Amino acid sequence: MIELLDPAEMAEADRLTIAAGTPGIVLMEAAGRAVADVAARSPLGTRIAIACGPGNNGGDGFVAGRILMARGYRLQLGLLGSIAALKGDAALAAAEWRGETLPLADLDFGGADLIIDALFGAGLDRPIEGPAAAAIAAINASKARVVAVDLPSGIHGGTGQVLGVAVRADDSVTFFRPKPGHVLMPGRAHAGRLTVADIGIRPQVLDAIQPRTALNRPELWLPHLPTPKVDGHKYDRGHALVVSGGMTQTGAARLVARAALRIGAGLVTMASPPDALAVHAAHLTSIMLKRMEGAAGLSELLADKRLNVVAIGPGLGPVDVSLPLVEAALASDASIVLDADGISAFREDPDRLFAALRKRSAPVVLTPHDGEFARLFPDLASLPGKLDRARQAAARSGAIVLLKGADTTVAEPAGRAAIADNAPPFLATAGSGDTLAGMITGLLAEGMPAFEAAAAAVWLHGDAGVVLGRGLIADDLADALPRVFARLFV
Ligand SMILES: NC(=O)C1=CN([C@@H]2O[C@H](COP(=O)(O)OP(=O)(O)OC[C@H]3O[C@@H](n4cnc5c(N)ncnc54)[C@H](OP(=O)(O)O)[C@@H]3O)[C@@H](O)[C@H]2O)[C@@H](O)CC1
Ligand SMILES: Nc1ncnc2c1ncn2[C@@H]1O[C@H](COP(=O)(O)OP(=O)(O)O)[C@@H](O)[C@H]1O
Ligand SMILES: [K+]
Repeated sequence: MIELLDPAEMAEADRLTIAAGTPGIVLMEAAGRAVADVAARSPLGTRIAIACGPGNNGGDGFVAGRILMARGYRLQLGLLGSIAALKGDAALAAAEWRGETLPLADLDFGGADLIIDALFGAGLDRPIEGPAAAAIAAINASKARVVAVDLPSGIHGGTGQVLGVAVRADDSVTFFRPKPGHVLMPGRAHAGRLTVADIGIRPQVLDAIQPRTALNRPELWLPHLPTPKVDGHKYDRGHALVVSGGMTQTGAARLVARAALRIGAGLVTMASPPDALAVHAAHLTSIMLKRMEGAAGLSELLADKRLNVVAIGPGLGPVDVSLPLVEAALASDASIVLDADGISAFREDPDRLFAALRKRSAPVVLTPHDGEFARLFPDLASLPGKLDRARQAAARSGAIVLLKGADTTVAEPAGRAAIADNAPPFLATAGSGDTLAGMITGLLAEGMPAFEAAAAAVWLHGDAGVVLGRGLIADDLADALPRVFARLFV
């Protein structure tokens, strides 16, 4: 598992390591050397400019400068503030620097081939202004390759937000573990290629820190991915019910159903309003079709306890149609994936949804995009950072909250969260979210725990996007799953 450490957690990793006997300057030496190694992928003769800030991020810059100078690079180093004002390890690192220290404003960014951005890292706590902002504008205007130390300066390590202005790096070299700010947008776009360097912090410090955020990678959920038993029966793999909207909007529900079946549900049944039965009958093959007369009809279907998960929301229709249907689903014992119109149905009264959620024991996965999220959690929508938004929404609602986008984040009420970085932008296409809802549904049907099911579906959906690449449409995504699984299990 790849844990993501926010600035407070990283500071604790640092503190525990120092307390266990490794001096801070030893960590800083290792950090600066790792930065120098990445910079030194550019050949000798490269003109390097190093911008150092007033804290330990700047200290790493001094170390990298010393090492690169010893390797024969031509370089200039500029400092924000004075050497005399440096403290602790940064002061020690600066004392070992034998070159000239220019005022930051005197650095010739335009004449550099490579810039090392050591202005601010984990200690950034307010918007950047004044000379540092001017330096960042000059870095971004230059044609040089930019290597950021820890984080691109201006990116908040915990949220990925830009505080004022931020460096656009080609490479970022971070230490011990990646930070949420490297994965969450826009931080990910600013960070470029990420190198995670071992600087001598022992993984055992994580036992004390207990990080709750991870990169969404298969190792997070693969141990929970259901595998059909040799002597298994289709009913062992669960039976999902997908609730369809009316005659003119049936496609979304079919995307959900197909994805649920492809990912592994043993059986999938489409619950269709009477007017849409003929449309579905003309399209469906391996998916079963049942007539559903309004909310009462849905409750009748759900009296069959073998239906262990309901997907409801995609193409469901306006609130007068959708709200009673969702309430009927919520009153059942089945697990629920609530998406799209099913979420928007509660825009006038989100507490009504939360009250219903509190009464349930089977899990609910909410899968909003930003717009739907703001309808349910208007006050949380403006929080900086998708991680906090998803986590607080999960805590409030008691549901697994999956907040979509390029950095889809899944959070559970108890606080665990996973951030994905594998989804290509080709996934931003009509119906793609419906397919994702179906993938979660299928994994829940198979009995996968809800947080892991949501995280797995996000990754598999993203990988289906990678497999298909440019030209993908949502109709293809479910059918790419066999190839996705083949890659996963090579
Ligand atoms: N943790 C570890 O294991 C290791 C960490 N290491 C390195 O340490 C880095 C963290 O160092 P850090 O804590 O000193 O913070 P850093 O990012 O240098 O910034 C703080 C300085 O910036 C200032 N400042 C802040 N915001 C500002 C603004 N908007 N505009 C202007 N000024 C602003 C702030 O000033 P003040 O708030 O005091 O006015 C303070 O002087 C980390 O990213 C990594 O590179 C490695 O050496 C190895 C091991
Ligand atoms: N820029 C992007 N990069 C990667 N994935 C994206 C991007 N934008 C959207 N997505 C993904 O595409 C899907 C879109 O879902 P949604 O907004 O519900 O669309 P729809 O309702 O058309 O299905 C989500 O899984 C989302 O995470
Ligand atoms: K930096």
